[in-house]
Amino acid sequence: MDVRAAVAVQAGKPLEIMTVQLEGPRAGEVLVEVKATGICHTDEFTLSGADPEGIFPAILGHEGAGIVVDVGPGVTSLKKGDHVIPLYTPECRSCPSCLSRKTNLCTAIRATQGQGLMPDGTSRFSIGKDKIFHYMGCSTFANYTVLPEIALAKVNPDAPFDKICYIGCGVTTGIGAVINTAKVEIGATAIVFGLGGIGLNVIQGLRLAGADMIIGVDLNNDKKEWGTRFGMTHFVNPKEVDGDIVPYLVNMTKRGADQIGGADYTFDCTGNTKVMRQALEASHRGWGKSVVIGVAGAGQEISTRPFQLVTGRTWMGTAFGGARGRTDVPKIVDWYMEGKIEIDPMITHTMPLEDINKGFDLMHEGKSIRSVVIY
Ligand SMILES: NC(=O)c1ccc[n+]([C@@H]2O[C@H](COP(=O)([O-])OP(=O)(O)OC[C@H]3O[C@@H](n4cnc5c(N)ncnc54)[C@H](O)[C@@H]3O)[C@@H](O)[C@H]2O)c1
Ligand SMILES: [Zn+2]
Ligand SMILES: [Zn+2]
Repeated sequence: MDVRAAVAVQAGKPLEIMTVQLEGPRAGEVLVEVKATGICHTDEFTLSGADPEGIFPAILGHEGAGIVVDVGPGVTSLKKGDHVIPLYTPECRSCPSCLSRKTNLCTAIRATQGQGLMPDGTSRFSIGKDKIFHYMGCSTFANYTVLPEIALAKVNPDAPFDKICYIGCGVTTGIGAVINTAKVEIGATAIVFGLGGIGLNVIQGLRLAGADMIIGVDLNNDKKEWGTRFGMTHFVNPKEVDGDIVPYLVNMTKRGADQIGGADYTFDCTGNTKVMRQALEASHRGWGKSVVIGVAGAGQEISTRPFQLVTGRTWMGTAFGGARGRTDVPKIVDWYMEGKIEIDPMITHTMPLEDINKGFDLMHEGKSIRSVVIY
C-alpha cells in the first residue's frame, strides 16, 4: 500500500515528505495506522548524524499511538480496531532478559531492530526498488507502519492519540526512571539536571512518588516556571552560581544532625557527560543513587573519582524508564486518564506531517517541550 512518510534520506538533511510503499504484516506482525507521533530528542540525535548506529534512508519516529488495521498469521494478543502504542523496547515475555525480571531490555528482536529491519531480516518500507529502513522498530513518521506483535502495548481506547503518543517515550522514560529504576520513596530529596521533555516527566514522577525536595537544574531560566508547574520545589541555574555547582547543591540538600548533604536521588536528563558527573557527585554519601537518562554523543565517556563509589554512591542508567512496555504502558495511559499525571501542557506544539521539520526547528531553538505530528 501507499503511505505518507517523512523520510530521513541522509544525515544532517531535513526530512522529505513523500509517498512510500508499505508491505502488509507477515507472521507475528501487525499493521498499525499511526494517528499521532511525538518528536523526541533521540530522533534528532539520529537525524543529525551523531548517532553511530544511524542508518539511512530511514523512517524515523518512535513516539506514536494508533489503531490496529490488520494482523499477520499467528498474532493472538491484538485484533483489528485495538488502540496501541508502539514500543521501541519490546516485551516478549519469553527471552532470558524478560524472564529474569531484572531488566526491561528484551532481546527477542534486538539484532534486527538495530539494523533497521523487521525480525525476519527484511524491511516492509520501500520506494520503487529501493528499501527504506525501519527505526527503533517503530517508524512512526509514517501514517501506517508494521511492527512485531511483541512491540505493541494495547491501551485504553478512550485515550486521545495526540496526547498518549508521548507515553511511547518521554513520559514513560521520565516517570519510569523514578519509579522503576531509582525506586524513589516518599519524603526523598532529588535533583533533576535538564528540564526538557524528559526532565519534566522525571519531576512529575517524583511528585507522584511523594518526594519532598525536588531541585531542578537548567541553564535556561524559562524552565523555572515549567518545572514548578509539575512539582519542582527549587530551581538552580548553574550560570548564576559562583564556582562549582556540586558543593552548592550539596549544601542545599543538607538535612539531619550530621549535615552531610547530597540528594537521595539525582537524574541526568541532558546527555552531557560533565553533567552526569555533577549528578553523581551531588548525590548523598552512603546511599545516593544517580540515574543517567541522557544519551551522550558518540565516543564520549564518563569519569569520576572511584572514591565517590567507594563511599556508597550508585551510578546507574535507564532505557525507556525501565518499563516493561506491554505491561506498564497501558497502566501509564490509565494514570493519565485518571488525572494522576499530566501530559497536555507539555505538548506545546502540534503540526501536520508536512510541517514536521518545523518541529525539529522548535526543538533546536529550545522553544518546545514536545511537538506532536497529528495525521
Ligand atoms: N534513556 C532513555 O531511554 C531516553 C529516552 C528519551 C530521551 N533520552 C535522552 O534524554 C535527554 C534529554 O532529552 P529531552 O528531550 O528532555 O531534551 P531537551 O533538549 O528537551 O532538554 C534538555 C534540557 O537540558 C538543559 N541543559 C543543557 N545543558 C545543560 C547543563 N549543562 N546543565 C543543566 N541543564 C542543561 C537544556 O536547557 C534543556 O532544558 C537526551 O539526551 C535524549 O536523547 C533518553
Ligand atoms: Zn524518545
Ligand atoms: Zn523478551
